[in-house]
Amino acid sequence: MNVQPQRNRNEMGIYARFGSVARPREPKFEDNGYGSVKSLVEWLNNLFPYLDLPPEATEEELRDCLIDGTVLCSILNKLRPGLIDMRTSFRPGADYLKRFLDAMDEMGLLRFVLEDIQQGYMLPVLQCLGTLKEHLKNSDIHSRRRGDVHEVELSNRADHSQRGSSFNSDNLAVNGEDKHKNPSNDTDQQPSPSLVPDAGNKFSEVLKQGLSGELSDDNITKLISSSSVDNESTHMLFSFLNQILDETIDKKDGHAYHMARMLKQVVQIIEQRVSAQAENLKDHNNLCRVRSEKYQSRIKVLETLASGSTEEIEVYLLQRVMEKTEIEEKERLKSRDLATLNEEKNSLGIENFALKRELETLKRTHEEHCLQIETQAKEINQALEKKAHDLERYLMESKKRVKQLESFSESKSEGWKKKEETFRLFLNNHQRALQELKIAYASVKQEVRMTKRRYAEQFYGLGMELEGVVHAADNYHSVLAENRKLYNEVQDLKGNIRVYCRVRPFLPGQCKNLTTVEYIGENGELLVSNPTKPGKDTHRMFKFNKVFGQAASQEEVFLDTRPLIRTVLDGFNVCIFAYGQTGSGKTYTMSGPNMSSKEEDWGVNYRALRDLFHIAQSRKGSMTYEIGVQMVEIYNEQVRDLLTCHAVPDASMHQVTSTEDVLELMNIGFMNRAVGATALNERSSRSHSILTIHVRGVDLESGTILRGNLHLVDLAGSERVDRSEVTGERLREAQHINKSLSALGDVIFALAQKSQHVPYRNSKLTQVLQSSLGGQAKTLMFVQLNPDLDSYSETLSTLKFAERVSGVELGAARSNKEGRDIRELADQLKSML
Ligand SMILES: Nc1ncnc2c1ncn2[C@@H]1O[C@H](COP(=O)(O)OP(=O)(O)OP(=O)(O)O)[C@@H](O)[C@H]1O
Repeated sequence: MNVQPQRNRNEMGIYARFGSVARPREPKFEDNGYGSVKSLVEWLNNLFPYLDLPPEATEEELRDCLIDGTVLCSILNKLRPGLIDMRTSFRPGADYLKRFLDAMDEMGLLRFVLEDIQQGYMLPVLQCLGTLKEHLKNSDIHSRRRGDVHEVELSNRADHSQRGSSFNSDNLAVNGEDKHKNPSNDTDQQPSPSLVPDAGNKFSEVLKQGLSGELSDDNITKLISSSSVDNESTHMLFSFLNQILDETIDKKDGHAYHMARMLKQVVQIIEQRVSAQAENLKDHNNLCRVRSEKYQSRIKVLETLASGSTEEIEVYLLQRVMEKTEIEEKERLKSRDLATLNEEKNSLGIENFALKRELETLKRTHEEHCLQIETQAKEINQALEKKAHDLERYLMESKKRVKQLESFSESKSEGWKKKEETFRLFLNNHQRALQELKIAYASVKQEVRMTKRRYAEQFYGLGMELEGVVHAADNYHSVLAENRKLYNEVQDLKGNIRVYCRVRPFLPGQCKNLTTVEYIGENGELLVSNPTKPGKDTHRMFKFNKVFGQAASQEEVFLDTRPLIRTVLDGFNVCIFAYGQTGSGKTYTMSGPNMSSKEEDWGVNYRALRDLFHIAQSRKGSMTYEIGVQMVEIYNEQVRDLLTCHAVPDASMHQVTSTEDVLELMNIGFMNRAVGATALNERSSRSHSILTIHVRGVDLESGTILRGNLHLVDLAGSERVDRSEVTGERLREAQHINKSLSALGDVIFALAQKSQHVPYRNSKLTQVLQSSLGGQAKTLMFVQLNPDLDSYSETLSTLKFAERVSGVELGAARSNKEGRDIRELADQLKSML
């Protein structure tokens, strides 16, 4: 079955269709047989000899000749020269064919569609060729007629040659038919230039010229009547009409204008209706053509059958059967292919299913992924929004802060400005003040210089005066020393017991503010008072040979003792004892703070012995000395030899030759000394310790023997029993101590009163010291004081005792010298007895 390809509306064109149907004298391709093709081939060979088509050319060969469109376009150019520009870049083939078909539409001629020739459906092509053949034939007739008219015009119009020469002879268009119809007009009418153009443009030219007013109305009428309106396509005719109407409207010429507008509307409506009719006719035409093709093939078959013999019919039928068989075979193959295709389809279906599933899985995964991404995107978005929000807030806060800072800095800068102003004023004031000060300074400087000079003069005068005072002071001191020396000598001469008072410094932990010692004078005055009981009666002044204050060093104390000690080497007996309450510093003064004390802390006994050795050494040339040491302790009225650690009636004598010997012995002695604790002093000794140094000197020249001894006594504490708050053994100790001290006092006072009986035997102490108390001995007592307020009453009683002792005159001391004569006499007396 021949399927008519769907025709493109553009390819068809409405006027082409209208033209192909509406034209009553449309040449009809009546003969579709082989012979018709032959006539067309012949025509084409005549038209284009170079084609050289075989006279018996088939439709297929003809198709091959026409398929590139060149021949068809050339035919049209023959019909209307220059209609299709074949020099342009259109490619032969579909492009040329399309141009050809468009041109056919423009001309309103019957044509085929592109698919007809491309698919070998040649009937419409052959009909189209037939139409063209007819038109070209008519055109040739017109051309020949135009050629005649042209010759007449050339002979009649002198100026026509110029105009005519400007046109190609092919372009000359004179409607020969019209000329024949109106022969009278050819001679009496002025030939118009609008007659010159070819037939296709003539009518439009006539209209143009008519509208421009170049031609008279008669000429226009003539030309219109002679123009070939028949040859114009419907499209052209409508376009002419519209042009005329447009130009009439443009002129706006009263009645004509309105009429033209009305006509234009009418024309538009007619145009639309014609278009619609053309569409209907086209469909109808197609239908007719299909039917005609069908009938023609049937006719052909019937003709063949009618004209053929039985054999031919059989052949035909056989052919038909074969064709049918072939068709069936084809259908069988087709069904087999179909089965295969179905199988493939099934497998493809499975595959497709699998792919679909995969696709769905992928889709799901993709969707999940998308969802995840969306969720993430949302989260990120939220986070970003939050961040943006935070940032905005931060920005706002920052702005606020910046504003605050700005206002703060403004207020600050204002403050600074004010301060600057104040400071500037202050600076100015200061500068002024400075200036004034400078001036004042200069005057003060001057004054100071003068004052300085004045002072220098005064200083000089004062210096001079001071020199005199210093001199006087020196004199005073020397006078004072002299006085003391003299006083001591008087004391010596009188045989007075010397009393040195020493005030112990406050110990760590004692309150230094409350002291009982108020004043210490240079001449041995001592003022004591009770600060808790203010009043006249509480002050007591005492006077001794010397008072050492709290700051007095061991050296100072010894310096005043030294002359007395030296007399031992001259044969005098010397007794130095320390008296005072427990803890008042007796041992400190006599021995030092402890046994291993430094040399500067040494007490009187070490220093005395060192001094004796030095002097003995210095007198080596004239005197030889033997020094012996005894050390005893009297404890509970018992004498104990500290150097042998035995209780003996006579203490052992130890010869010493150097200070080191003495130190060694004394250390032994101290180690053996009984020391016990009491409430008042942990180191309180409850015994009297007596270090006795015996000196025997021989004058090398005279042979005189000197004997002297030095008693260094560290008495036990002098406090009252009840103060010691002790009982039992300790009480007995205290009682013995008190008794011995009382005995010492009794001896001293008996000596002072020059009594016949001196009670030496009342105590062991007085017995041991007998040789150094009274008679020819020199005695020194250190009265030790504790400045503490608590010890006020003890201090007072101690001082009272010391005062009484200091008033005791023992008489002038005498040296123990044994002359050689006396000794010889004594030796003789001994030998006589
Ligand atoms: N002049 C002084 N300088 C510094 N310390 C001192 C002085 N006199 C005494 N002391 C100190 O005071 C304390 C008591 O002194 P010390 O033992 O000599 O007293 P005391 O009278 O001998 O006592 P006791 O009767 O118990 O033997 C000691 O610690 C001693 O070192």
